[in-house]
Amino acid sequence: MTGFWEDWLDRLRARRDRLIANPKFQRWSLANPLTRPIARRRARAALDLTAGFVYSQALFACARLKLFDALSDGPLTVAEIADRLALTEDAARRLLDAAASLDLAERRARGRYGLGQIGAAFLGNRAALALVEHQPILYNDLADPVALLRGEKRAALADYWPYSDLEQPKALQADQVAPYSALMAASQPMVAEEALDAYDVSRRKRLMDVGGGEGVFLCAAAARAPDLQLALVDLPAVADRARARFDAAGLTARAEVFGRDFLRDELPAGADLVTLIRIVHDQDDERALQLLRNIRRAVEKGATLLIVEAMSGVKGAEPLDAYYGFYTLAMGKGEPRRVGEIEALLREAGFGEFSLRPNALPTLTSILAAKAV
Ligand SMILES: CC(C)=CCC/C(C)=C/CC/C(C)=C/C=C/C(C)=C/C=C/C=C(C)/C=C/C=C(C)/C=C/C=C(C)/C=C/CC(C)(C)O
Ligand SMILES: C[S@@+](CC[C@H](N)C(=O)[O-])C[C@H]1O[C@@H](n2cnc3c(N)ncnc32)[C@H](O)[C@@H]1O
Repeated sequence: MTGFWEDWLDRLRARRDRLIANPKFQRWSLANPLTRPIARRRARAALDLTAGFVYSQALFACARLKLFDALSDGPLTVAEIADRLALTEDAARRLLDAAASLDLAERRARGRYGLGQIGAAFLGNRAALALVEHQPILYNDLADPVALLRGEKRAALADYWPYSDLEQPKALQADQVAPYSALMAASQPMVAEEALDAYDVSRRKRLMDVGGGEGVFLCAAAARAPDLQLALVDLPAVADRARARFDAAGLTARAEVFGRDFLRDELPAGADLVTLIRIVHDQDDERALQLLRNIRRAVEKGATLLIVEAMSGVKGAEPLDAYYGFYTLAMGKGEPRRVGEIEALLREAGFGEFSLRPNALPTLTSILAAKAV
């Protein structure tokens, strides 16, 4: 678009903004039957933004008190729910009314409460519930978002993800990697299904998952591709957890595990498919490039690299910059990136022929395939 049209559009938007900011226009648009539906939607969006933290805490209370499990066999009375959740009846009713207003629970006949549609979705999604349960660390840090933005406060989330600012991450001990590794393992199945539905791994010989955590993704890939050889790279203390999982899954013979620093150590050769799942957005550009170049050195021309993580600007994933932007700010490293920004890093590292694979839930993850060129 030319500068003239951009300036013209900016002037038009400035008039629109002045109009929307005008309290008289706000009242008028709510009173007018033609504009009322739009005005109500925008007012509702403003309320949701204002109350969002409270909604999240109500959801957290439901998850922590296992409300969805309690309602899984059918509706119960307030007294029954209060008894199961170890709450007074007044407190249980307050929680249930909040949950009902958010579609997490539903009022039923004879004063009982059952699951709401979103509550039912959570009941069937342990991965999402695990993420909900770890949110308090983030929300404590976000109590003063301005201090975080100004760099005046070190967030506790940085200690939860201790690899993010270490020069020697291989020194991390079992107890330091356990909480984040368990969370990633619990939340991985959702992401794995999206990635494996979008990309057929069974056409490949050897899949290397770099920063593969406890190996949940590789276990899911193995189930879809019985002949696929598996390799996992992660820090030594995490690699130990992956070995234990592969042993328990009967995959010891198919899966090689490497306790390495993916930024500073040489990566194992031989993979024709490499995955980076929820990895690149943990790193600043310099380290992301270091990692991608390291992978490029380890693979032959023509090998495929899949970047699997939430990406900004993808249709359907609009609020992502808010969640991952502040999440990675509190972590102390990394940022959500647009597809084009990831492609630019990939190109610099020796990859090309990009294709963004369509997937069902871009709010959760996108899948970008690239070829070593
Ligand atoms: C007839 C039909 C079709 C429907 C009628 C009834 C109906 C509405 C049914 C719905 C059924 C349905 C399809 C339900 C699906 C529910 C799903 C898929 C729910 C998914 C929820 C996912 C959530 C809440 C995900 C949350 C993810 C979060 C918070 C991610 C956090 C990620 C973090 C912290 C990552 C950290 C990694 C790091 C460190 C940044 O690298
Ligand atoms: C956000 S987690 C993602 C784990 C897994 N891919 C998933 O999606 O569940 C990031 C992973 O990268 C690993 N990691 C971080 N820095 C690393 C490094 N320098 N070398 C090897 N692994 C590293 C962490 O131990 C962790 O398992």
